[in-house]
Amino acid sequence: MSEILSLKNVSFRYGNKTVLDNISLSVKKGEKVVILGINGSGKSTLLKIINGILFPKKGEFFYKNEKITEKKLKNRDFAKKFRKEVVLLFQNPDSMIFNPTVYDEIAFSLKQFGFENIEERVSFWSEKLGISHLLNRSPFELSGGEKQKVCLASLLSLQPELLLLDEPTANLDPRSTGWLIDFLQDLDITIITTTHNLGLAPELGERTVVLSENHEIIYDGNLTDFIKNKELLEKANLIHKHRHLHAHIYHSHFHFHDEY
Ligand SMILES: Nc1ncnc2c1ncn2[C@@H]1O[C@H](COP(=O)(O)OP(=O)(O)OP(=O)(O)O)[C@@H](O)[C@H]1O
Repeated sequence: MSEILSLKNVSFRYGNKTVLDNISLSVKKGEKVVILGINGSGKSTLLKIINGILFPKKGEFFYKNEKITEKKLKNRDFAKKFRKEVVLLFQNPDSMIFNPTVYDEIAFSLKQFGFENIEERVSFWSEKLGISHLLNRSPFELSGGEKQKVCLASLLSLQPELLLLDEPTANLDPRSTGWLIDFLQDLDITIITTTHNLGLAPELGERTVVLSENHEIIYDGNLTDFIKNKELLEKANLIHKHRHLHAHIYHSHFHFHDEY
């Protein structure tokens, strides 16, 4: 498999606060990678760099062997190709919707990128995501999970090569979470998903990249092995000890932060 992207010694700061420290990562075409890390470890920032919204303060980001810089994305033709191929589902779907109807929402990016047969494409993707019945509704009135499906339909209708998902199950109930997991498994594209949910991670990909509280990669490899490594789990703060009352006696043991 050929490499689709790589980051070489990438660091990022907001002001003087470092949120990514010397990150090196290479992803092959077709891989499904899970980025695991607690709140504030830098997961969203990492996706925004890969999406060409933020740029490394140090180090380099390459997409298909091309170095991505602010200057390169000012080239309209290059930006159009890159923005069509690399798409990001934001953690908060509200920041992505702005059209009067769900139909317009999905059609908008298709028009922007010069696709033909827009009606057919909207119909195909809304059906695939189970939102055909919502096409005439205002996207602002929908539930969090419905909004997320609308955003996903408008991104996938572009037939991207790299799908970036920022905590995609945060708004979903268990049934929709299960649905999304199956749906993603059937998509034949490269997917990078962030989560802090250790219970969910194995469903989202076999390879996991773990960010520590210090914003460094502390693990990159097979998820099953990572989950068995208590020392690393503690280092990433993905398990914690807290007290429970069992039969009137307090005792403490390790827990995953959350399960689904
Ligand atoms: N625009 C910004 N300006 C200043 N600081 C920011 C900005 N965006 C994020 N941060 C800070 O950078 C750090 C990393 O944020 P980021 O959103 O990348 O983490 P995360 O791992 O995705 O967290 P979460 O799981 O809570 O979404 C956090 O401490 C956050 O407060």
